[in-house]
Amino acid sequence: MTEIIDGNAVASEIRDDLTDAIETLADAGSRPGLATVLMGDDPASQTYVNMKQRDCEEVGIESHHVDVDGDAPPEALFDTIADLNDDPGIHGYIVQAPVPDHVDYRNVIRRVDPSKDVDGFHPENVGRLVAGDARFRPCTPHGVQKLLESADVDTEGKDVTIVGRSDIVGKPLVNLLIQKAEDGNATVTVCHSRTDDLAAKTRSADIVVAAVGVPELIDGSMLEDGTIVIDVGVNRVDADTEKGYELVGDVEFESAEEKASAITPVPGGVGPMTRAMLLYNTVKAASLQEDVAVELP
Ligand SMILES: Nc1nc(=O)c2c([nH]1)NC[C@@H]1CN(c3ccc(C(=O)N[C@@H](CCC(=O)O)C(=O)O)cc3)C=[N+]21
Repeated sequence: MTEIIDGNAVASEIRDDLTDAIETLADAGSRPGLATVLMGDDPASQTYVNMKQRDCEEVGIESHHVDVDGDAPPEALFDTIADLNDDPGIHGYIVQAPVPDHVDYRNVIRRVDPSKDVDGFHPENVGRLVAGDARFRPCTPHGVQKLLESADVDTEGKDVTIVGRSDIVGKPLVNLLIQKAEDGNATVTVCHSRTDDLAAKTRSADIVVAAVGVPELIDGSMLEDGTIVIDVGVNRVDADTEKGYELVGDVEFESAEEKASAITPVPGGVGPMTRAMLLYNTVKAASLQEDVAVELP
């Protein structure tokens, strides 16, 4: 039987555990604060921002949101960032990607105070992660690690094929999985759009992580029996539904499920974990800034 890894359930457990840490902070007189910043009106981003606000309410994190006009000059966003850096009630914040074309996202990330960078995207935090001294693990890769742990998958000595080399998923996940650590010690192959014979790489893997943003790129014919499949893709594709779209992963679920020993669904797999690990980083940021020790899940 193929195990369907329930990201909603694992994320809910993590939120429960975080509630205890948040109580510890409250006893010491502080409440973690998270802000989201959205420049423009990307509809998917608006959905995520709303979900993040609901998550914060559930666990007792104070949530703030700042909208920046999509046509404003980059400086409008930089000013918002400077304000958030200066605000002691904001322990962490994220600038939702993508930003409009006239704004360089790298230039945005560099301005975020690294101690409030709960996405883990600032060059200082990227460097620390690569050096094996992470402050904030990027939320999606950290969520993938927690999902593997929840399914009792030991990564030590395993062959992992990651499909996708993005700065927010593929690259940090390689670095986490190759580390000398209980949730690392894997042998990792990274594939991308120029990879020759992708199917050979996915077939030789014990664990496949699909994070390319191409709907249903990976199908069952590309997998050996018993593979563990983690689908990071959350692609909106046009469909005859109430919303006019449906969410589809980077994996063709039906055919992959026949081969996999365990697989994450979309929705309800990695997505909720990304949000749970954002709360985790926010609690960690508050704990560091307020100098209050907490136990993290
Ligand atoms: N600075 C920044 N940080 C991010 O972490 C970031 C970002 N920008 N830009 C966009 C991507 C994407 N992302 C998702 C988060 C939650 C779900 C999620 O909760 N998905 C639900 C369903 C969502 C729905 O119903 O639309 C699920 O898969 O079950 C998906 C995708 C965070 N991202």
